[in-house]
Amino acid sequence: MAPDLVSSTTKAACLAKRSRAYVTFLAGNGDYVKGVVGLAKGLRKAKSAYPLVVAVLPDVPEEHRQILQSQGCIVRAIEPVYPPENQTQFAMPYYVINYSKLRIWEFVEYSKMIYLDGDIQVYDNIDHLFDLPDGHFYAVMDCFCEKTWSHTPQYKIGYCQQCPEKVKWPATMGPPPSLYFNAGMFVYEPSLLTYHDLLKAVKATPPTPFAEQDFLNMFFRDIYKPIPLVYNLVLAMLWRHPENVELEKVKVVHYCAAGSKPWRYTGKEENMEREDIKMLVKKWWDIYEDESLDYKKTITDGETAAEAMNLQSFLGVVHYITAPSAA
Ligand SMILES: O=c1ccn([C@@H]2O[C@H](COP(=O)(O)OP(=O)(O)O)[C@@H](O)[C@H]2O)c(=O)[nH]1
Ligand SMILES: OC[C@H]1O[C@H](O[C@@H]2[C@@H](O)[C@H](O)[C@@H](O)[C@H](O)[C@@H]2O)[C@H](O)[C@@H](O)[C@H]1O
Ligand SMILES: [Mn+2]
Repeated sequence: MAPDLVSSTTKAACLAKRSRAYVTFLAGNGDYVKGVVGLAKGLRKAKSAYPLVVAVLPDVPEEHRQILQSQGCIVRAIEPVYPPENQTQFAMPYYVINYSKLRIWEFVEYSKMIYLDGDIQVYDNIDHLFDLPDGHFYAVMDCFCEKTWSHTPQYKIGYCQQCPEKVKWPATMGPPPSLYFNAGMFVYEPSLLTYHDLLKAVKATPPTPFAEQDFLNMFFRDIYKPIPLVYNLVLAMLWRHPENVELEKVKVVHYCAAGSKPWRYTGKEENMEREDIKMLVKKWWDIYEDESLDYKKTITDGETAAEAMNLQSFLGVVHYITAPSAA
C-alpha cells in the first residue's frame, strides 16, 4: 500500500483552498476557446489566488479541452440547458446556448464563485470580491442604449438606468424597470437547492430576447446588488455613458459590443475604430500572446515530484509536471 504522501492537513488545506474559484462557460468548436485562454492568462497576470473552472458543452472538442488544461484550467463537462420551445427572437440567435450557463450552480464543491464570460478580460486582481457578504447576487448594471435593446419600452422612450435623470421614466408607464445587470460577470454561491429551482423555473419561463440574462435578472431580482462598473465594463458604456466611465480605474473589460471580440477584431464595425477600443483590443492581445503567462507546473520547494503528482491527482487536476532539473 503506497504511503499516504499527502498529509490530512494538506488535504484539509486543499479542500479549504478549493472553496473558491472563477468559472467561465465554453460552447462550440469555434474561436471562443481563445477568449478563455486569454482569460486564464489574464487571471494569472493579475495574480489571482483561485483557479479557473471551465464548464464545457459536449460540442467542445478534446483538443480545446487539452489546451485549457495545459493553461491550468479545471475543465468540467456540462449538459446543455434549453429554454422551452418558443417563437421568440433572441437578440442574437446563438443566445439560446447561453441558458447552459445555469449548470454552474451545480458546482457545489465551491462555496463562492465568480462567473466571467469568455469574452471578458481581468486586468487587476479582483479576488476581494469573494469576500462580499453571502446571500446576494452581485453584478454590474447593464446599459439599454444599444440597438440590441430596440425591442424594449425603455429604448423606445430613451430611458437608461445608467442616467435615470436624463430621460425620466414616466409615471404613466408604471414603476421604472428594476435594476438590470449584465450577465457576463457575477458573484454567486453554487447551491443544489438554487440549481433545481433555476431549472424548474426555466422550464416554465417563455424565452425573451436576452435569453439567460433576462431570466437571471428575473430570478435574482430580490437579492441582486449592483457593484461598480470597474468590475465589468460593457464596452458600449464608452460611447453611451462616458461620464460614468473612468477607464484608468477599470479592472474588468467585457468585449461584448458588436465587432469587439479581440480574437475576431477587424475594426470595421461601428465604434470599433475608436482609440480606446483599439487600445483595449491590443491590451487583450498583449496578454494572449505573452508566453511568460503560460501555465507552468513547477515543483514547489521541499515538495518531491511524487508528492506533487499525488497532490495534483488528489486535487483532480492533472498537469504536466516539469521534471526537477538534474543539477
Ligand atoms: O459560440 C459561443 C458563444 C458563446 N459562448 C460563451 O457564452 C458567453 C456569452 O456569449 P457572448 O459573450 O458572445 O455574449 P455577449 O456578452 O457578447 O452578449 C461567451 O462569452 C462564451 O463564454 C461560447 O463559448 N461559444
Ligand atoms: O445571452 C444574453 C447575453 O446578454 C449579455 O450581452 C448583451 C448585453 O450585455 C446587452 O446589454 C449589450 O447591449 C449586448 O452588446 C451584449 O451582447 C451578456 O453579456 C451575455 O453574457 C449574455 O448573457
Ligand atoms: Mn460576453
